[in-house]
Amino acid sequence: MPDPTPGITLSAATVILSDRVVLDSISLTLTEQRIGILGRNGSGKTTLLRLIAGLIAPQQGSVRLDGIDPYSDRKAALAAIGILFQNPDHQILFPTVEEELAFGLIQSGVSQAEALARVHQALAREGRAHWAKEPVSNLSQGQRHYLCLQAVLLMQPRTILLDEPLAGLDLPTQARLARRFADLPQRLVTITHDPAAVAAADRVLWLEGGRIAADGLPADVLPAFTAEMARIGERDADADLTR
Ligand SMILES: Nc1ncnc2c1ncn2[C@@H]1O[C@H](COP(=O)(O)OP(=O)(O)OP(=O)(O)O)[C@@H](O)[C@H]1O
Repeated sequence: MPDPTPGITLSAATVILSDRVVLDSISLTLTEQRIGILGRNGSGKTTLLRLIAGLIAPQQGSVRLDGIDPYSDRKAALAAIGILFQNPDHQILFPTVEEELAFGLIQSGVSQAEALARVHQALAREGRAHWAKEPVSNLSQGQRHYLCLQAVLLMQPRTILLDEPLAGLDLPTQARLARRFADLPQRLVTITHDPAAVAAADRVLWLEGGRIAADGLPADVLPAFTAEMARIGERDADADLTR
């Protein structure tokens, strides 16, 4: 029976990859609309995102997404959650824009004709009806990112996971996408190494070595994170000099 409380719950969730504890007994309840997961390279952010999305299962503990187990109940998980990966080329499967956008809908049981109709409506709403037959390979990186966002939105998930959503995009594209994200009614979970990307979040979790190092408002977590990253950077620089 699904838990009527919407949100993401991890109970002592541990992920071990190749004999290595990558996430160490994490317990969390996330109910805020804008959640940031912040950490440096290798801290476990992508693994946490994959765990929440049900792409991997914890070796110990449990994960619940709006009351369902996202790993074992894939159909419910696909309706509940969408992921925008950092690299759109890891997400795009089809040669044309309309095929790419229709795929998720068709997978979820919508007829091909209905899926294409919804795709064309969505493109028209975005002022991009002319994109329908366009080869995806003709789109820039920023446009492919935007295409992937449209593909996620067409599925109308309640939660969207964003993996470094603005990395590698030019400043106008970053500003446009940030505005789009801010306007979305969905719960957004953003993973990033960049404190600025989660400055407006309702809650920020700082992940370090597969554990939650801090959890709170951006005003409390971000200065501590930034200071610690500067301290680590200085230490590494000193180590280089003494080599
Ligand atoms: N399949 C795997 N087998 C073994 N170790 C892994 C595997 N996948 C990830 N790891 C390790 O788990 C740790 C966390 O990786 P993860 O990709 O979750 O970090 P991240 O915070 O997303 O890093 P980045 O910011 O660099 O993308 C890293 O030390 C990584 O080497």
